[in-house]
Amino acid sequence: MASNSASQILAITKTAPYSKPRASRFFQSRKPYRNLCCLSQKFSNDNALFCLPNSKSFLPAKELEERISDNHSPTLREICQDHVSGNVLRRLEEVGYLVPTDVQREALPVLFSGNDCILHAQTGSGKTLTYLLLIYSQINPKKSAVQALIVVPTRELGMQITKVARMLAAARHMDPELEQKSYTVMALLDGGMLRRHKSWLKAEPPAIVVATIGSLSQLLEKQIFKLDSLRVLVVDEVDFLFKSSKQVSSLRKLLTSYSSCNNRQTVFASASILQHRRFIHDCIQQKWTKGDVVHVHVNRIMPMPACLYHRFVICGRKAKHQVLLSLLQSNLPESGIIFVGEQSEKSKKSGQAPSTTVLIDFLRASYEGSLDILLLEEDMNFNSRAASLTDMRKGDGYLLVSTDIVARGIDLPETTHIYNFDLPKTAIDYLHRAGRTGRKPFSDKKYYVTNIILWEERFVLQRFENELMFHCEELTMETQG
Ligand SMILES: Nc1ncnc2c1ncn2[C@@H]1O[C@H](COP(=O)(O)OP(=O)(O)OP(=O)(O)O)[C@@H](O)[C@H]1O
Repeated sequence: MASNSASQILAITKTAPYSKPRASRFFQSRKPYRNLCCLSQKFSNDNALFCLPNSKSFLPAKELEERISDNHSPTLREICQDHVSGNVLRRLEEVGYLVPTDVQREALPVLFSGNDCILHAQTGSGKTLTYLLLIYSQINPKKSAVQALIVVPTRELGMQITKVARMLAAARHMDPELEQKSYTVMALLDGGMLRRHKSWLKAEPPAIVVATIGSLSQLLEKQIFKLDSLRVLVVDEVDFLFKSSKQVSSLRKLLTSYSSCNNRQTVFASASILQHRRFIHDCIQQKWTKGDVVHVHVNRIMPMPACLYHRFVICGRKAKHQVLLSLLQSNLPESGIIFVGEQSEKSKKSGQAPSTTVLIDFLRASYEGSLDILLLEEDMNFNSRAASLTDMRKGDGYLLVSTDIVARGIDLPETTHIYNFDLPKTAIDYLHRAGRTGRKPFSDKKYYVTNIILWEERFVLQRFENELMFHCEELTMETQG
């Protein structure tokens, strides 16, 4: 069996079948099945049941073995072929998307059957492609109207999603009639030129719009942008947008006043949906989605990717810069992101330099490695922010110093190391920062998240470990590696 399909096999034991040694032999002998996992530690009684993904039936181990050897995990083409045009499928394959990730395999059939959906899966698991494939299954390139809208929290994430959507839209058509009419994708993002967007929307509305809520609301209020033909509405990083006091009221209006859940398919995506039962209840009650919305929750027992290794170093406040430098020298990241806390209002008022600036100056003076040192933070203008991201995507290797502005959704697959120079405020923020690495779905590589903490912050990190169910190993300066 191909290793790709093997890696997606999941086994769940409710209670275990064998004696403990026999059970561990069973798992060990199936090392190639990387995701074969056991949810029970009680290997002493005789009731083990296993199941394969997308299967509701639990099987005894022996039968599972037979099914494993017969199991053929469908390719992306097989999942999509009755729904997505051949041109888009060819484009998918050209760029190397052949095997579906877990969330794609589980969610696409649900989405193609017309259900509203909450996509709840780990960072880096391929949620973007999942909802884009739904969009490409629904829109008609011959129709001149906005048919799909993707709402995002930041300009940077919007630019990234626009690029992936355009990459799929660049499919060469076999049908000469359609060759003339390609899918058009508009980025309607904060900091963009709204006047130009207005003319574009009037002259020839694009099929897909990727928007931040601020810019979108301005055009909706002026009735320049109408959602009469909307078929798919996606809200990415939905928990973040609902939590943002600046954006939540516009989001609610979009979901219920400017369009109705009965006339569109609604998809909410995030790696973190706290109290998801409550959220689903609200979705239905508030009519953000239809009543039969499906919660596709992948890897529910493991909120963060298994390829991430978490570590911490305890040091004094004044030693943090030096500790970071020696970590960089010994870890030799291919590329890394260093997260720094946002500057407080008090520190701004007292005229202190932001921690990001202090750290950048320190690294530029002291770091002797080959990586480019870059900065990305809220206070920079949009052009400089875009330039930093472009520099990172050049592929030369970077050390990015940033605040949480890049913590959500940004996909920089070359990042091998994350450093929390300052701890994030919440476990959810930790999950998203950590998730900026480990973004190659079928890679066997290890990725590292290292926290540089003060002694008194150890209990905060411990709380994150408990909430997110991971283990953080202590590094002493001698054991760094
Ligand atoms: N089927 C696939 N095969 C190979 N690579 C894939 C596949 N699907 C997605 N990817 C790659 O996986 C990476 C992560 O995908 P994506 O950005 O959609 O993650 P995400 O689930 O939205 O993560 P986050 O929650 O952090 O936003 C991207 O680099 C993407 O190109």
